[in-house]
Amino acid sequence: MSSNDYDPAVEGAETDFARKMSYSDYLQLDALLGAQHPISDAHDEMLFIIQHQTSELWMRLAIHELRAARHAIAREEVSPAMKMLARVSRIFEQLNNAWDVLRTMTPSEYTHFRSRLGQSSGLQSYQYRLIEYLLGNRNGAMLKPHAHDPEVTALLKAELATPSLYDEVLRLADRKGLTMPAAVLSRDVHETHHFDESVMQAWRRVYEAPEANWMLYELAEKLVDFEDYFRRWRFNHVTTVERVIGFKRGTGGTGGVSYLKRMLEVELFPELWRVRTVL
Ligand code: HEM
Ligand SMILES: N[C@@H](CC(=O)c1ccccc1NC=O)C(=O)O
Repeated sequence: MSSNDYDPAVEGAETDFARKMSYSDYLQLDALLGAQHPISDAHDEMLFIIQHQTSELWMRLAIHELRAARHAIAREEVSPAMKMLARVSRIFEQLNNAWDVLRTMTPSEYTHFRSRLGQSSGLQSYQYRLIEYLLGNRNGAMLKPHAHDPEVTALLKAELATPSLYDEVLRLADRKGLTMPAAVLSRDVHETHHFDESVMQAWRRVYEAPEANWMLYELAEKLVDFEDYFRRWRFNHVTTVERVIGFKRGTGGTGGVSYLKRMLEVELFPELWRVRTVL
């Protein structure tokens, strides 16, 4: 240390953490930073691992927020729910920007370690599947890759048995006088909800006169805002995949780009998009 170097200890910064909780202790950095183990000697594998691990961390927070938002909506605590949904949109914006880092990996760099990935694939991300299920995109076939893991299977099955975020929004809207169709309110929540004309007509009343129902209008727009970011995530994914592996089959066994393009057609909140056409 040169004599000009400033020492924060002079103004009282603590330096002895032998018996006190430190930054690393609190954040469990030993576990976090001890979890990057490339299985090839390719330079870019570290980028690939960290990109996925950070995505999983952000997904963890998104799940925390989406569950709390759903709970709040069921309890008619709409303002805190909107704050949480706004945060989930920001999380997805963050995930969208992260593709720019991964895109610096060239196809030849990826080929150096792709074969080492075996049949592992994002298709098996249980947190991603949980987010899709929470939002209402409920394909029971996606449980299959988790059959070997009873805990994850139970987690995903429990989610399939719970009304989705959109189900709770429709129930709230009905209680607030929008009159949603009974068949939709009592639907089998294990399935995906598809476009329903009466639901759209109910939303139409809100969208034609937002000032008469700001609360529902703002809540609906928070959902649209979020789905907008989610669509961009799907689009960035498929574009990055095409850029890196072209039209090769995925390690998970799907057609690759063809499968991911199909997923671009998913509509989480169909009536909130279609209502625009009738305004
Ligand atoms: C070079 C980078 C990447 C490539 C080449 C790639 C490729 C693919 C392919 C081909 C699939 C289709 C399933 C299969 O057959 O394997 C897929 C699915 C998936 N990937 Fe990636 N991926 C990349 C990066 C990422 C990243 C950074 C994430 C973030 C967590 C991610 C998450 C997912 C998820 C969640 C799915 C399932 C999507 C769904 O079922 O709708 N991928 N990926
Ligand atoms: N499905 C990718 C492999 C892949 O991307 C991947 C493999 C292991 C862990 C995470 C992955 N990321 C997203 O699918 C491929 O076909 O190259």
